[in-house]
This record gives sequence, C-alpha cells and structure tokens, in this order.
Amino acid sequence: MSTLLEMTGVRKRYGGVQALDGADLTAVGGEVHALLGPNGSGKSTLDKTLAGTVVPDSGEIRIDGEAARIGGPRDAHALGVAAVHQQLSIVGDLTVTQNVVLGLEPVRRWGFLDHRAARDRAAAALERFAAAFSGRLPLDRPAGTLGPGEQQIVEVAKALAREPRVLVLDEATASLHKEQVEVLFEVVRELRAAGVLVLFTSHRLDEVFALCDRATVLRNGRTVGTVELAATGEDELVRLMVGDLPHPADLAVAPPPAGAGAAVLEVRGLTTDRLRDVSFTVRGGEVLGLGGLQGQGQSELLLALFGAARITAGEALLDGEPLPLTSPARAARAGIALVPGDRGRQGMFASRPIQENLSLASMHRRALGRFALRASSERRAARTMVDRLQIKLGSPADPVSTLSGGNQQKVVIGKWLLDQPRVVLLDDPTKGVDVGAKEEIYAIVRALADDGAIVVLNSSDNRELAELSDRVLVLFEGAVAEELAAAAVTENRLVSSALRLAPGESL
Ligand SMILES: Nc1ncnc2c1ncn2[C@@H]1O[C@H](COP(=O)(O)OP(=O)(O)OP(=O)(O)O)[C@@H](O)[C@H]1O
Repeated sequence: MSTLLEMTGVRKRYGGVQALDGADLTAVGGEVHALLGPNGSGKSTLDKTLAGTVVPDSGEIRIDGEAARIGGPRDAHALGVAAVHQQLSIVGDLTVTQNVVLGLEPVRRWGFLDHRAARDRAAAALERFAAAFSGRLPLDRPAGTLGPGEQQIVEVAKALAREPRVLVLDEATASLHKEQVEVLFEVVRELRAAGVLVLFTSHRLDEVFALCDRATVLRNGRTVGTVELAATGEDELVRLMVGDLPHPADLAVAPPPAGAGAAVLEVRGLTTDRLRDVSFTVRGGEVLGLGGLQGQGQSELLLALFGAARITAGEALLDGEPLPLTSPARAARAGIALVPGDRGRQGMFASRPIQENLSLASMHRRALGRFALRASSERRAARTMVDRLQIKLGSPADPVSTLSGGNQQKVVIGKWLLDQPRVVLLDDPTKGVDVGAKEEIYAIVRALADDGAIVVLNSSDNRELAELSDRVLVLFEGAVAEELAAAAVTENRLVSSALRLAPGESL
C-alpha cells in the first residue's frame, strides 16, 4: 500500500515548552495507526498540526507524496483531513443535526446551495452510530441535553460527515461507555476497509491492541519508533513509551487496619432517582471499588456521598456522625473529597495558574476564605505535586489551560490529594492519564489509605479496579448486586460478574 501521510521533522514551541521537537510519522491508507506517548509528549499538538489548528514552526507534511500546506482548518478539510480533538466543539443549544452540519460545506446543485443534501449527509453519518444512543437517534434534540458519551459520538459523526481520507481521533473514547466504544470501533473498522487512514490516540492500551495495526510512539516531542502491534508485546510498548517504568514511591502496602481506631463510613439504604437502597460499610485503610457495567449508578453513588445528588431516602454516617449530604461545600468541610474524571467541567479553573489550582482545595479548608494561603507555601505544595505526578509544564504560574489533557487531569487529582481528606471519592480518576503517572497515582491512593483514609473508587478500567481495590461492590441498575472480596477481585472475575448481570449478554 502506498504512503498516504508523511510528517517529517515537525517542530512546535509554546513559550517555554518545546511541544514538538522533530516528530515524524508515516502512515498508509486503510490502516488504524495509534499515536502513543506519555502525557505532554506532543500527540495532540501533532494531531493539531494535521488538522490546521496549530501551525508548526518547521517540518514537512506530505499527503499522497505532495507537500501539503496546512495553514488552517479549511486547508485540512480540503485535503481530506477531519479531526476529533480532546476539547469538544459541540454547541449545546444547537440540535444534534445542526451541530453535525455546522461548517460542512453545503453541496452545490444547479447553482444553489443545497442545505437539504448537507442535512442528509449529517443524518447518514449519525445513523452509523445509532446503536451508541439510548433510544431513538436524537437528531432534533439540543446537543447540550445529551450525556458526555453521546456528545462525543456526535463529534465523531461531525468529522465523518466530512467524508475524510484521514480521520484523527484524539482520546475519542475517554467519555464513552464500553458499549459505545464497541460501536465506534466497528465504524473505524469499516472506514479502514474503505481505505481511510485513522490516527488513533488513547492511553488505554487494551483499546490500542484491539483496534490498531501500527503505533508510532512520541516522547518529549520526538518520535522514538513505529511498531507493528501484532508483533509487539504490551511491556515492550510501555517501555518504548516511558523508558523503564518509574518505580512508584516505595510504599509498603499494609493490610487494612481492622477495627480499632480506624474511621468508619456506614451507608444505609441510600436512595436517589438512580440509586436503590444502597448499603455498605467501609473502614479507613480500605479501598472499596465500584464495579459493574458502566452507568449502573457508580458515579451517582459518589455524587450522593459528596452532597451533589438529591437523596430521597437513606443516610451515611462517618464515625457514627450523620454526614451532611446536602451540599458539596459541606461535604468538603466534613473531610470528603471528590476527584472527578470529567476534568473539563468540574474541579478546575482553566484560566488560573497551575499552582493556584493545585492548592485551591486545601486553601478552602485551611483558610476558609478569610486568609489567603501564603504564596510561598502554595508554591511549595504545588512543586511537590508537580514532581510526584510528573506534571509536564512550562511554569507553575502558567494557566492550567496550557497543559496537555492528561496533565490537566493530574492537576485535578493533585489538588484533592494535597488536602489529605478523610474520605476520598474517585470517579474514574485516571482517564487520559499515562501509564507512568497512573502508577504514581495508584501509589498515592494506597498511601492515603495506609494513612487511614477511606477510599471509594469507581473505574471503567477493570484492571485498575482489580489492582487497587480491597473489595468491590458490583452495581446493577442502581443497586448493589454482588460483593467481591479481595481474593476474588481479578479483572476476569469483574468482567464476568458485570456481564452475568446484564440481560441478554453471554460470556
Ligand atoms: N496552547 C498551549 N500553550 C502552552 N503550552 C502548550 C499548549 N498546548 C500544549 N502545550 C504544551 O505542549 C506539550 C505537549 O502537549 P500535548 O497536548 O501535545 O501533549 P499530549 O501528548 O497530547 O498529552 P496528553 O496525553 O496529556 O493529552 C505539553 O507540555 C503542553 O503543556
């Protein structure tokens, strides 16, 4: 197959950060090509140079052997490139169809702009994803009323409606349910069969191995190699991405302290619109996992404990004292922290400096808004977290919005962990975080538990659940369906438990 895309020596500098430092990529039509590397290694920037949203300082892009001048998104479209970036471009007030049509050149017919034809194209693109929506295709619904996964699918459909030869998917699965991921993968496989080149960026290596043919790995803005995935083991790929895995801080994993002195969280009959009579007890020192198919009430349970859901019955007691489940501010004052996976909307002030974002939670608790935390201690605390989580940045004084996606998520996690909460609620915390930092986050979560904190973890990654949890509650339709003890918590067991509970599914 002949080369469709060739990028050579691509360089891009942002202020003090050399985001791309001579990146190369060569790919053919009819392949799914993974773009891998640690957070901040330059993947999104490379994608953006192809999509025309970032103009490189130097380097060359060739399409079909011809030098391509991509000075803006229009040039990219004209060359057949469509991209789905980490930040969605959905306009919430427009309908789903209007969003997909937005910016699509209406077809000209008999000298007139044919808006109807554009709408048909949008509908056809959305139709391919019909199974990813719950219920009927929401063509005429405002896109803002859809869930994050469905909005992501609309974004992919929008790219597809441009009928691209090169489709760039940057972390496009991060907010999708497993079932939606499968639908997306089927569409990507059809595109591959039709000769399209799909560039696929994800930190989920299981996805990469399931979908992609080859992978190009970036480190510090430079290409370190391209591999055939069928001939490459996971360990080898990880080594290529991060060098030798950094050893997480050397922390002995102590067995959970049973009884004496440990904090106890007791949840009794907790019920909301989406939760049914949930009861459990968890002690300080324990990591309680929440498993099952996604969307069975796991996030809702964490929100309820954080005072952000409407409780219709039940209660939660921390060391015998009823928890205020009525507002997040009161929950935070009671020592409860929620680390959300959806960094864009919760948990971060994008235009404020990185160091300030890292210390906001602790400032809130310690200074209660009356005394500003001293700038020097803010800087010191921020520096510690930046080092521990390997947050790649120019200066801690830069706005969070200048960080790569995964590094932004690290700031959200770091912010809460600095606060030494009594109860830590983690909602899919490592989505989009690279393998090296994941290990570091696991070590921090373990250390928090070892220090006596109660940890409740929801994760869409069964491997993560198996690795971190002492116990897992499997949820189904808002209720606790099964409890797995530490010895039984393996990835396979979690998958089979989740599937057994789903009607019509078989192993
Ligand atoms: N607009 C910007 N201003 C300043 N620095 C930026 C900007 N965009 C990216 N950077 C920096 O460039 C580097 C590369 O970022 P990029 O988003 O390409 O990384 P990535 O490999 O996609 O990371 P991730 O896996 O976290 O998404 C990072 O250090 C980031 O902080």
